[in-house]
Amino acid sequence: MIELSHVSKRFGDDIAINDISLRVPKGKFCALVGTSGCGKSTTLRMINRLIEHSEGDIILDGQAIDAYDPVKLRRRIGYVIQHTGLFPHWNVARNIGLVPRLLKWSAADVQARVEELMALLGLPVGEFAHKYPHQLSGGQAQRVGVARALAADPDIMLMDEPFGALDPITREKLQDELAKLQARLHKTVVFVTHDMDEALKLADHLVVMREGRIVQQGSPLALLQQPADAFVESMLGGLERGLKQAALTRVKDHMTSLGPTLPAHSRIPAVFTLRQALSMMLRDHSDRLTVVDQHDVPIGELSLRRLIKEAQLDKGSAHE
Ligand SMILES: Nc1ncnc2c1ncn2[C@@H]1O[C@H](COP(=O)(O)OP(=O)(O)OP(=O)(O)O)[C@@H](O)[C@H]1O
Repeated sequence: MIELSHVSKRFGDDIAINDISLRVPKGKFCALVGTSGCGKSTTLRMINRLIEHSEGDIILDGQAIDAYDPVKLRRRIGYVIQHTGLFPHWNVARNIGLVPRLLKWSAADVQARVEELMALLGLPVGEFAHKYPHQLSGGQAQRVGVARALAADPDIMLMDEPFGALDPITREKLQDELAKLQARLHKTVVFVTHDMDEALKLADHLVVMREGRIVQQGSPLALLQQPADAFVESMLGGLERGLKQAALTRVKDHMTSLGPTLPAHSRIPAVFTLRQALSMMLRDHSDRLTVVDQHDVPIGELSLRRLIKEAQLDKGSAHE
């Protein structure tokens, strides 16, 4: 668990972080979002002591970070940055094995771990182990960066705009892969991004920052349902907020029981989202869908009217 309690950071007379408090339970994914210069990266770097905080407490697994040796602390925390930070004159395998080697693992253990991680990140050993960073695409290099951060199996991962420099398609693919990886590995993650859609897709806990302060934090759905002010609402996409909310809400949570009328022609699995339901209704020109379970057996229905109400698509934006 990571806990920040009334933390501030001053650079000379300037206050970059102003009294923030934040808790990331073990195994949860926290995204920090906000406009440029609001203090996201500083917050991240205070957690691994690349930057020392000025006031307040930062606690990792019950112990204040000041009590840890900074070098040892950084070795137990994975850190991924936008431009990978790979050593250009080291090949992929050597880059990934960096921290285990620093921790004095045996050569055989390092090699086994490197191969395991390359498989996990979709980098075939035969093809990539001996390549150098300049021979990789942006997406491949970023995968190597993630593999390197995971190498010593840290509980905590800090990720600073890891996909910021990638094209939209590669970026989406890596987001999906990260979501799958997280579902398997359950790391405690703090993830910095400019991209609200990326944050909504990945985070359990969303933190919106502005000028060194936290303006609002909570689950993505809670923020979409009730943004604290016009700034948070504009960060969440204003008029598109309803659609984003629909993308986080499952059909099964809003279907009604099967009515006496004949089931609707179009069927949707209960685990699909309300946004997918809306797309299906538009595609099929229908205002009603039959909801089916994993065996394609009808278990309920969803009407357009209900979908609009549940996703609050009828509310528009209070601040626009
Ligand atoms: N080493 C430093 N010395 C002085 N000021 C700094 C230093 N590092 C950051 N700052 C200032 O602290 C504030 C927060 O910067 P930070 O990099 O944390 O913002 P950010 O939200 O990550 O921005 P971006 O999204 O543009 O990367 C900025 O005003 C920045 O100029």
